[in-house]
Amino acid sequence: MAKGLLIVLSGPSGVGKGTVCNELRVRMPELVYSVSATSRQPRFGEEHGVNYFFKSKEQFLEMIENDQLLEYAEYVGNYYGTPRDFVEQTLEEGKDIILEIEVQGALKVKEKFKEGVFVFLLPPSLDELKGRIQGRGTENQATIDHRMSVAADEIGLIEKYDYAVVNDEIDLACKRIESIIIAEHCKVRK
Ligand SMILES: Nc1ncnc2c1ncn2[C@@H]1O[C@H](COP(=O)(O)OP(=O)(O)OP(=O)(O)O)[C@@H](O)[C@H]1O
Ligand SMILES: Nc1nc2c(ncn2[C@@H]2O[C@H](COP(=O)(O)O)[C@@H](O)[C@H]2O)c(=O)[nH]1
Repeated sequence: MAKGLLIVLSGPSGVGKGTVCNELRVRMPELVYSVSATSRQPRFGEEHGVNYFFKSKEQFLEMIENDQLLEYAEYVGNYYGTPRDFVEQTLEEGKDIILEIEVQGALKVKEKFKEGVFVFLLPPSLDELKGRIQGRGTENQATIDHRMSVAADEIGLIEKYDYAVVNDEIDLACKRIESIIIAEHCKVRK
């Protein structure tokens, strides 16, 4: 059986990765979503095992030690990582899986999965990006400033990706990503 596609959706904080993924869940119910582990505190309404596997810093370091993560990164003061077994098992079953992760982690995945599909989600502008993080109302000003301070460097790494999708409008951004996935399935693999 052919393996599934590994799709990595990445981009700066607040660009709309989570929003786009939630919409893709509705449009592409066959697509599997990887749930990450993190050492950050849950936000109001977030559930363990649904949004993230919430871990203490010690538990996270243990996962690294035990080689349970496909990739991990320290981002703005917290650890984030992708549980390895779930991704590998899903691909073996011939199902497509999407990872919603930041840039350092995405580049680590690229080293291991050259055949992966790497999509960078762009904001229409940096002002709009800041407005979106602020509008979400989940971060304090210091964290927003920190996240914005790394955003320009993250965008600077766009050339390492296969596709750039502007999230100007959710419906359009989702259509672009759906089209990429369909096209990747039609690709002649050498
Ligand atoms: N196309 C869009 N137009 C306007 N607002 C948007 C759009 N996409 C997302 N948003 C809004 O921007 C905010 C940030 O979106 P979201 O949480 O999905 O970003 P994210 O990239 O997943 O962020 P993080 O990396 O911090 O988890 C949310 O309030 C969301 O409703
Ligand atoms: N390298 C990884 N980055 C991840 C993972 N899961 C999420 N993320 C990214 O972290 C930032 C911050 O997320 P937030 O939920 O605190 O706003 C964001 O860019 C996520 O996409 C992961 O497993 N590995």
